Amino acid sequence: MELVKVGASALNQTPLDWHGNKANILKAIAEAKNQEIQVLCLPELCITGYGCEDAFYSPDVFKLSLEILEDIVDQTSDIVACVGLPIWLNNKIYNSACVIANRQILGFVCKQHLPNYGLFYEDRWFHRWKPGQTSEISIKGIKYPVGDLVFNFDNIRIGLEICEDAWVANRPATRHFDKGVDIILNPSASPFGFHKFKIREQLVTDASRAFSCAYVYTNLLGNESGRLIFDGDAMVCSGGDVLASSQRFSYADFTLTSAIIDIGKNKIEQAKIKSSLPPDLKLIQSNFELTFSEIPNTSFAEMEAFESGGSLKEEEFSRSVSLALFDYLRKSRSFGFTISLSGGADSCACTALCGLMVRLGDESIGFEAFKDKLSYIPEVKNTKTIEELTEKLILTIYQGTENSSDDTLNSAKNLAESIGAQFMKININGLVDSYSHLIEDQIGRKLSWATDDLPMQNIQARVRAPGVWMLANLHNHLLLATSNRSEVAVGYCTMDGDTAGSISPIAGIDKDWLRTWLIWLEKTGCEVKGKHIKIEGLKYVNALQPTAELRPKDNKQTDEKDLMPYKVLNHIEQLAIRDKKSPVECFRNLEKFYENQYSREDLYSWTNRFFKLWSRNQWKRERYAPGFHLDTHNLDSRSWTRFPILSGGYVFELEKLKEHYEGKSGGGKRRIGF
Ligand SMILES: Nc1ncnc2c1ncn2[C@@H]1O[C@H](COP(=O)(O)OP(=O)(O)OC[C@H]2O[C@@H]([n+]3cccc(C(=O)O)c3)[C@H](O)[C@@H]2O)[C@@H](O)[C@H]1O
Ligand SMILES: Nc1ncnc2c1ncn2[C@@H]1O[C@H](COP(=O)(O)OP(=O)(O)OP(=O)(O)O)[C@@H](O)[C@H]1O
Ligand SMILES: NC(=O)CC[C@H](N)C(=O)O
Repeated sequence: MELVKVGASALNQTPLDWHGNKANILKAIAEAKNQEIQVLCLPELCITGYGCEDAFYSPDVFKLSLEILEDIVDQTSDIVACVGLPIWLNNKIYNSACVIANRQILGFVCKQHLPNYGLFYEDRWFHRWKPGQTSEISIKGIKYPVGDLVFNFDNIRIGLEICEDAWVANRPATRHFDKGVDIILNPSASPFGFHKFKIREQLVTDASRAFSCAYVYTNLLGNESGRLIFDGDAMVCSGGDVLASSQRFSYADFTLTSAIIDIGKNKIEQAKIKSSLPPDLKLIQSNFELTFSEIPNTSFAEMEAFESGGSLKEEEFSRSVSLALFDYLRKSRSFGFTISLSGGADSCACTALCGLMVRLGDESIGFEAFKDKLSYIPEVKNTKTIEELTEKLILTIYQGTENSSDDTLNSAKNLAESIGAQFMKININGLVDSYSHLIEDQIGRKLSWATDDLPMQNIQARVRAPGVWMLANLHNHLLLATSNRSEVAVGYCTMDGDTAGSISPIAGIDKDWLRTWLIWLEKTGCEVKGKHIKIEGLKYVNALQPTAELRPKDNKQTDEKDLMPYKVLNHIEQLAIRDKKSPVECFRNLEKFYENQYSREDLYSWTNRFFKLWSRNQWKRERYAPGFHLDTHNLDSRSWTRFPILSGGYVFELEKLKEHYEGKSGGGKRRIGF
């Protein structure tokens, strides 16, 4: 039996953090050797980091990568390791993975399929390697093979697919199969998206079954460069079975997942499937002998409890965003988070996510290790309980006006207390009045709600910004902006007011779902080791109706009255932005979907409103603080949905919608169609 122990290590890397990235790689290799792993797969571009952006063009980045590689090679005695880094060849840059065996570089495999959709821009920096081609790269006078390579270790063959390579129809694995490859390594940088781990598992198990091989897949871990979150998904599959899979969303620097694979068994399966060996079977030979294990693998991977407990999206949201916040905090060397806490759903959600960060971090790596990672923050070291630590890290402030209610104050205070965050309370009426009087003096008249509705709303939102920024500055905190995705879509926010902040943790999640999540977090909570982490202080916000509380109380302002029902808003956003439907197509779809629920008139006016607000507010989307990518489509203007800042504003399209609407409501035939 040819039993080989293989491993996949997920690493929490940071672009251009040479010391940190090298340290994590070396820790993973040392632990793999400690566990007698023979072949170790490390993530895509893990030496530089995946998100280096245009720094990939810097020749120095290439030089430093090779320096780090040299140090890594030194530490690979008795192991095969695959390490991702960019390489320059003939003034072209390739996204590559270096295969090292027992302190010898065997070659550099280059990525063949570059993702350039959604949030990916790899075509901007890298060249695609042509299937079947090989070349040479000279490093310090020594030539190494580079390109589409397969490595041979005494008749055990190892091939690679680099992330996207595995997601396309014409994947390298089909050619690896023809070359009798036994182990495919996949170094990935696959950003988190809700439920995406299931797709990855399918890709990997399918490949291991179809190509009768072992497949070792690994991903990055944590918030690498600001917007993208990596869940640390790593797995070992063989012959269609998942033998081992990682714990996702770990707060550790690295995780290591391993299993013993039966190469002999897979070879027999390969022999049963007829395929032709390519005539030019060039393999990169290594004289390193893999050590075989004695004991075969007997167990299979199971889903983690939080994955199978029936609340997958809620769990993934809680874990991904709280880990992203933690990494953002420590990687930006900030001392904590400040939140302007209104007691409404958005700011309560942001506060709750910070609270979860401490609790989930403690569960993941333990209280002392969690504090250790924040040891640069004064006073953190001396904290003894989760509550004491939370108090140091999270500062909230309620900033009431005459339009604020006791309900929201009560909600804010109770939530802060329930997680142990610091709570402050000020009244900003005086500030609003001062500004209003100064401007009234200049314009020579009184401001009134009848004539000056928007300016009077916005000044309240704006005067909240300087104070909360001041607190953030005083404490070296990050200020959280609380806008949610539904507001982002229609610009329902005051620029330089409630948009103030340095990260927008919930900008990727819609308001409707956010409210169900808040109820879930109050009543059910995250599953960890058989218990649930709930935040019961959310019960007050869960009893409230979302409102901006900017107009006088007797106006009974609600977001949905100002805009439209959040469910409908999300629906239109999906149709218009994700699916690129015209206003008429959107309206027709809504008519069918909400036939017995909303009037045609309402649906018409909401469709109109959405398109007008969407196009008018692109500039706002360009100015939001960075948010996290949570699903497979997103409104982020920089890394995802591009839209012109100045545009025709859908005037022509909305005229056609009007004709369509009027034609139908008049009982006549539909005049316009697409
Ligand atoms: N294409 C463009 N490029 C650059 N700037 C552009 C622009 N078009 C307009 N502008 C500028 O935008 C300004 C208007 O934007 P802005 O001042 O932000 O205000 P605006 O979008 O007019 O109003 C804010 C809206 O957000 C709502 N709100 C505010 C605060 C909190 C909440 C809540 O949910 O709690 C809701 C509020 O009820 C109101 O409907 C204009 O004065 C103009 O200068
Ligand atoms: N009274 C307040 N005290 C402190 N911050 C406030 C207050 N009112 C508004 N804000 C800030 O402005 C943001 C925008 O208000 P918005 O109403 O959109 O959010 P919310 O109040 O958190 O949630 P909801 O819309 O569900 O009521 C808040 O999230 C908060 O950061
Ligand atoms: N880095 C990559 O090639 C990632 C692309 C891949 N489709 C993913 O999302 O996982």
